[in-house]
Amino acid sequence: MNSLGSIFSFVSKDAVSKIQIMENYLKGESGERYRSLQSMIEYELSGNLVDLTQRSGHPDSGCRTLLRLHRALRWLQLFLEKLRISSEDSKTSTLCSEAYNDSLANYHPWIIRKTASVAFLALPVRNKFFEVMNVGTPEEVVDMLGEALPYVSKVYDFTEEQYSQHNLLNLP
Ligand SMILES: CCCCCCCC/C=C\CCCCCCCC(=O)N[C@@H](COP(=O)(O)O)[C@H](O)/C=C/CCCCCCCCCCCCC
Repeated sequence: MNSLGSIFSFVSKDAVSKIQIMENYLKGESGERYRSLQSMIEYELSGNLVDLTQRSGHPDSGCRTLLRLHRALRWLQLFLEKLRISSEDSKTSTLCSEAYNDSLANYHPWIIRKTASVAFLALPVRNKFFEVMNVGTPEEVVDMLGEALPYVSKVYDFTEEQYSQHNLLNLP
């Protein structure tokens, strides 16, 4: 993300800070409880460590923080699939924007959506973008995406199911 230019730093900063929150839980005294999604959910719910209706006592619970990353993973899944099936003259900015509008945008306020839509315009064209990914030729990138996406889907679907079962998909 950082190699795409400073305009994307507002995105990477948020993602990094959320990953940091999760890493701190893992390194903390209850770290064992954060080793799996199921044990984290069980631990936080049974200990009343999750703000369920509004952010108050536990504004950065693991459940809430991971939910934001889970929603971002849906964007990534849609975007990478669009890239995988795109043609050489496809516009990366359009693919990214469509993926965003079908996922994360539903959870973001107007000002973030606007900023994101401007940032997308700065994305390089498809083959330049593939170069930034540093995987190899465009054909090799497409092959890699084909291999990676089933794993992304597996993680996304599993998390979605766990959150849905515990009614956690709308944490504030
Ligand atoms: C394989 C190569 C392809 C490149 C992929 C790069 C991998 C990047 C992975 C993830 C990046 C997206 C992470 C975005 C996290 C957003 C989490 C979120 O929704 N945060 C908002 C809510 O948080 P709270 O306030 O409730 O704590 C936060 O308000 C938003 C912050 C700003 C980010 C919003 C823009 C999101 C646009 C996502 C598209 C990124 C475009 C990158 C282009 C490659």
